[in-house]
Formats: sequence, structure tokens, C-alpha cells
Amino acid sequence: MDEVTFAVLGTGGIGRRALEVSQHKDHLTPVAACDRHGTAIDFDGLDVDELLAATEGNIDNEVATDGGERTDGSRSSSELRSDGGSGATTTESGDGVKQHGEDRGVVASEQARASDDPIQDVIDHGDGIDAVLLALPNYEHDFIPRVADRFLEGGYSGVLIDVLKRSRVIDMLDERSEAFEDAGITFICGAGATPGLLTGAAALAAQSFVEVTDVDIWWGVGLKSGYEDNRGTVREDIAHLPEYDIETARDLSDAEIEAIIDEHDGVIEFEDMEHADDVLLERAGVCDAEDVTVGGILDVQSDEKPTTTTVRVTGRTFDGETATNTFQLGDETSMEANVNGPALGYLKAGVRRNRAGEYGVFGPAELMPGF
Ligand SMILES: NC(=O)c1ccc[n+]([C@@H]2O[C@H](COP(=O)([O-])OP(=O)(O)OC[C@H]3O[C@@H](n4cnc5c(N)ncnc54)[C@H](O)[C@@H]3O)[C@@H](O)[C@H]2O)c1
Repeated sequence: MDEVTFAVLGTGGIGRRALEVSQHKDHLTPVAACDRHGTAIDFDGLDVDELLAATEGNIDNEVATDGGERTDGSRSSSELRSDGGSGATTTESGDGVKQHGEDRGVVASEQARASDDPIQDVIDHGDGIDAVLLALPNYEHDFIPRVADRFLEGGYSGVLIDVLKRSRVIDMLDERSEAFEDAGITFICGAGATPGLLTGAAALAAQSFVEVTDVDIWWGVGLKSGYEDNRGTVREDIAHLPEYDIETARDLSDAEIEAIIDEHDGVIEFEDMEHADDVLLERAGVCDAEDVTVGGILDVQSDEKPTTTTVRVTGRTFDGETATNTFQLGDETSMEANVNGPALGYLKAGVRRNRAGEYGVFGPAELMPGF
């Protein structure tokens, strides 16, 4: 495969690790990275080690995206708080998270410069970027579709890939399918761990069957040492608890999040999550969305997984047997490894499609053997 240049939008918990993992994959050159505060662009290839060292302990994962409006037309209190919250002094908060004031986030790297519109900076350099990984938050369901619209408006043609989780966002991207096709964009959606790696595994496990009756995805994540870096993901997971939704979780203060974690003794169990594995398996023809269930356990007090991540695919074979094919992840694999390895692997698969002239919206199951 020829060299692939790529950009990462969002250098939070996931985006930083995507840059790191890319150093271990063939043919990938990171040429741009941005967060809400600034942009680093270098077509000779970013110095990932410098960028990671500069942003260590200095990650921007505040509750803000682009200041988009809520459904009631107002802006959230946390957005208002975070917009004005970049103090100029270096402080160390009680829980040990360093914040470097105006240099918070990617602008702490000497390769980056502050920007009022970092995503536009990347769009403006889109001609030299084969693929863009959207490691952005999902606090507003339409944020990633809106970012995609901006790439369309900016005349981008290449690969866009996200690691979003929510089922309903896939439909919003599908509505843009024709526009992506006209623009020459190959959009890979839901390509992290779940959805992503586990969706692809389910599609592969389904190949033994002529009819799939159930797909059961059960994940375990131990996040003690990664907790500080992955507060964005933890907040989004809390939105899946029955008492919360994406709006209420977005408005929780950090102290309220800590209180929820304490109430659960650091171990939170999730059932019937709205994870896009369901619609992604349906659109690949594997099974109906309603036959897919996703749940899991998050432990922020231990790095050991509280349960083994398992995908069970039950179906009927052509010769009349009923069976369950099971796929498990090694307990030692971290969330960061299971999101970013697959995301970059799917990114490369997307670039192959794009170079072959295949445009539109694809999910991880569609990049596996057909059903
Ligand atoms: N599919 C999976 O398996 C999986 C697993 C974990 C996380 N995720 C998803 O990955 C996403 C990222 O998670 P995270 O933990 O890295 O979040 P995070 O909050 O740590 O990071 C988000 C980043 O986006 C940046 N950002 C926000 N608005 C921006 C804007 N307008 N312009 C430029 N940058 C902007 C922030 O500055 C920050 O750097 C989340 O949506 C999460 O749900 C998916």
C-alpha cells in the first residue's frame, strides 16, 4: 500500500493514542492534529513523541464541542463555563491533573498554533490528507454529521472515519450518503472497539450461519491508569445509565461524575446500551438491529478488566444445526489498544476503497466478508 497521510480531529483520550498507535502501523503518516484550542500541521509528518510529551497531563476533554445549540436553543452551563475557563496560570488540581492555562491541549506542543477554528484549518489543508479520523466527543448527536458537512462544503475528497457509539448517528450519516458519493468521500462510521472491532468480529462469526438469531456483545474495561485521560468517554458512558441521557450527562460537573462513580464503588454496569453495533450489523445484512444487545462493565479503580469482552453470535447453519460462535478479547488488551488499532486498520481499509473509487457510507461489518 502507498503511504497514507492522515489527520486526527480531537487530541483527547482517544486521539492522542491514535497518534501513538499509528507509529506502530505501516504506511501511516500523521500530518495534522487538532483539538478545540489549536492545530498542528506538518506534511513531513508530525513529531508524535514531542506532541504526546507536550500534551501529557494536559489534555483538553472539557464538555464542549463547537458551541452548537442544544435542542432548546440555549447553550449548556458547562459549555459556557468551559469557554471562559482557560486560566492563564499553570495549576495542578487536587486530583493531579495538570492544566497549563492558555497552553492547555494541543497548543502545548511546539508544532501547534492556537486557532479560532481548528477544524477549518484541517479542511483548508485537505488536499494533502488522505484520511481524517474524527476522535471527537458525541455530546450532541449531530456534531459528527455537522463536521462531515463542513468537509463536504470545503470540497474535501478522501476518507472520513469516526469511532462514534450511538446508533442514531448512523442514520444521520446515511442521509448524507449521496453527497459523500458526489464528493468522492468514503465515510467509515463506528470504527472503534464497540462499535468497530466487535461489530466486525460479529460479522465474521456470522459467516458459519445462514440465519443469525442473536448477537450478544459484552465488554469489560479496566481504566484505573487511563481514567484521567478518558474522562470524556466515562462521561459519555454515564449517559447510558437509565437515570441519565446525553443532555443530563453533559451538564454534570466533574464532582457529580465522581459522586456517581463513588455510588457504584468505582464499578459501573451497563445494560441495553444504544451502541451502533445493532444498526451496523443490520445494514450489512447480518441480522435485525433488534437481535443485537450490548452491555458491559466499566471499572475505574482497577486496570484489570472486570469481565472478559465477549461477542456471542447465535445462528442456524445451512445443515440445520443451531450454534453459538464466540469471540473473546484477551483480558490484557486495553481500551486504547482495542479502539485505536481497529480505527487505524479500518482507516487503511477506507483508503483502499477510496482509491478504488468506492464512495459513500460504510460500517465496520461491511468491510468484512459479506453475509
Ligand atoms: N467506539 C468505541 O469503542 C469508543 C471507545 C471509546 C471512546 N469512543 C468515542 O471517542 C470519542 C472521543 O473520546 P475521548 O475520550 O477522546 O474524548 P475527549 O473528551 O478526551 O476528547 C475530545 C477531543 O475533541 C476535541 N474537540 C471538541 N470539540 C472540538 C472542536 N469543535 N474542534 C476541534 N476539536 C474539538 C477536544 O478538544 C478534545 O481534544 C467519544 O465520542 C467517545 O464516545 C469510542
